[in-house]
Amino acid sequence: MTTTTTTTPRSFEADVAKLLHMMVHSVYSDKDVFLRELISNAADACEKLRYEGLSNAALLGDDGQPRITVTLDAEARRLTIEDNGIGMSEDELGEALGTIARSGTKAFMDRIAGAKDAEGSQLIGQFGVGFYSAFMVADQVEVVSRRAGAETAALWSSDGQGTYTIEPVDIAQAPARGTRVLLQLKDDATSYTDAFTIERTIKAQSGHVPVPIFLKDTPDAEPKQIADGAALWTKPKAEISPEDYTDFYRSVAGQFDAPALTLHYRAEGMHEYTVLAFIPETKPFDLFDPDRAGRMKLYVRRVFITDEAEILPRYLRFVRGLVDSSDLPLNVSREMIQDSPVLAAIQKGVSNRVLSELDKLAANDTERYLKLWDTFGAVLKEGLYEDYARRETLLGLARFKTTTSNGEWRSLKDYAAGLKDNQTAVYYALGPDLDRLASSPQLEGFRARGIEVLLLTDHVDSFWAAAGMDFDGKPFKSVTQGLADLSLIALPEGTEPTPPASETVNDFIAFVKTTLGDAVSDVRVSERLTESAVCLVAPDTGMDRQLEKLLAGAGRLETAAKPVLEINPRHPLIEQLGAEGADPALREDAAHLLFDEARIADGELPVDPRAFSARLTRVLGRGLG
Ligand SMILES: Nc1ncnc2c1ncn2[C@@H]1O[C@H](COP(=O)(O)OP(=O)(O)OP(=O)(O)O)[C@@H](O)[C@H]1O
Repeated sequence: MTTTTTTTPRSFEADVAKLLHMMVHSVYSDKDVFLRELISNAADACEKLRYEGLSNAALLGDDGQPRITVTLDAEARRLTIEDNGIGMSEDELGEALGTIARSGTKAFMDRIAGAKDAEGSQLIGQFGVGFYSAFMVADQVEVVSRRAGAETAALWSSDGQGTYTIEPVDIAQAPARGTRVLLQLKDDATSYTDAFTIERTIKAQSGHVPVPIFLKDTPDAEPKQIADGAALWTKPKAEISPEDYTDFYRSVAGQFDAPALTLHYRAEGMHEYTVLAFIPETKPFDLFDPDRAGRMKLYVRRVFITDEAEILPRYLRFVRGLVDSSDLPLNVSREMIQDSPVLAAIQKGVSNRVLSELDKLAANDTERYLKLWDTFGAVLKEGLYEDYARRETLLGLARFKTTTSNGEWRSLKDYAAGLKDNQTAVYYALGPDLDRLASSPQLEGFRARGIEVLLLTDHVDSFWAAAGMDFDGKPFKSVTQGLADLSLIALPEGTEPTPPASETVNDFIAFVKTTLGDAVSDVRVSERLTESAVCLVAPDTGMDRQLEKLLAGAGRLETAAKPVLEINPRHPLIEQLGAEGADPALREDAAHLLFDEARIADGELPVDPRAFSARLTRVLGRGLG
């Protein structure tokens, strides 16, 4: 160990300091994961070298065999993980270990800061804690690295308390190439110098990384190979156990759950490639991060090329795994790859296969499929407006809660089977949550006729539902948009049809329209209300009100369309207000109050809160007096 202390300490970036604090003080019990993280970094470094070595064989020198060596020193309470991968220069050390480059990390940290203890440790578990997890078990960490081809080496050192140092070291003290991470273990982490524990942990967590792993019981012991580095995806399926898949999934996805769906196949024909892909059981922490791209890795004949090839469309970004192509040239550059027709064929093939596997699961194991839909449905639905060509397939995969489903999921095929005579549209209601939606007045007329309405509560629903698509020739139509067209659909047998509005009520409606003036685009008799007195809907040509609110909230809409106020002419309150001799002053207050009531039912504020409370006070006063 080197012990120069003259170098000026540098401070960690604020977020690293926060992450470290969290790591050190976390109640996170599964500390073993640090080993997986460090081995995964070592394997990545070996894969990067393998790739750079393709165009610059000199980097490999006379040591072409990638390898990770874990050395135990119980006496000194030290654990060392060394690789002969790409290594880091002094500058790279500073950039990599002192900052956080990973996208979404900041959002993750905010979430974790607001989470309760138990929930927090679960989040850390999902996050994949990276290099800094070393500080869960070590009170001093040193990283000595020598970049492939370089004649210099550097040492990074920190106690994880807020600062670190970086200094040059004599190359004799560094690995000939690659990185050595040395952990001075904490008092309560000495079990990590126990050969049995380490071997078992590595086999369980990292047994399938594509680089062989060796273990040295003591610094002077002979290295013993404990993992062969054979790429799991190249083995025949019959030789792979579910545990092997789970272990591999965890190392490739950086998640701690189990895969909900595993896809392992070899495509043959025009293009040959192997796919090993997983759909996780739980949501990755950054699923909705706008920067989050897919993380499928691309290999060419077992050489890792890139994880930025965007093999799957964005709406399948939760799928983790890899594709290993036999056709792409090994010397293909990362920049060129995006334009390759072979990659285009792979993208198409793998995307179609993922969707067809989902379809199969939906048909054969509904329970598992619905769980998966519950977790990732909101992301899959992005495909409805992003991937026109696969829209039909995606509509087939989509599941919905509806007004008649009692909390169960329904497919559009189920919906179509329950269409009423003369029903010309697939009706939906958009809103922030199921409870609010289920009680919205706009649904009353649909309910009275037993017409099923899809209840859409995901952010993405506002966009695809308004994209003008149809299912089985029936357009999607919002229940808050335009006329409800309900009169052609029969009421259930035994229900008396409601008589048309009386003349006096029609007069009152005309009065409300004059009173409200420009605040609304129309006031009219409602077909959709059966219980409530009033509701607001969008004009016939207008945008759904929820979508409009969303866009206006995001500053993407200059002026919102004026709503239409619909009035239930059969409601006793309306009948009384319409009756001959009703107090004109009361009618005027009522016109405004009814409009405000409809706004409130939609989750909005009254037009003018002060005027609203003055009117309410007046009306209540009249009631008492
Ligand atoms: N053994 C190593 N050899 C070379 N570079 C390394 C090594 N270990 C870490 N690094 C560098 O440090 C960076 C930070 O590592 P860290 O584990 O914190 O995050 P990551 O590996 O980028 O992300 P993730 O944990 O999601 O894989 C890596 O991206 C890499 O550039």
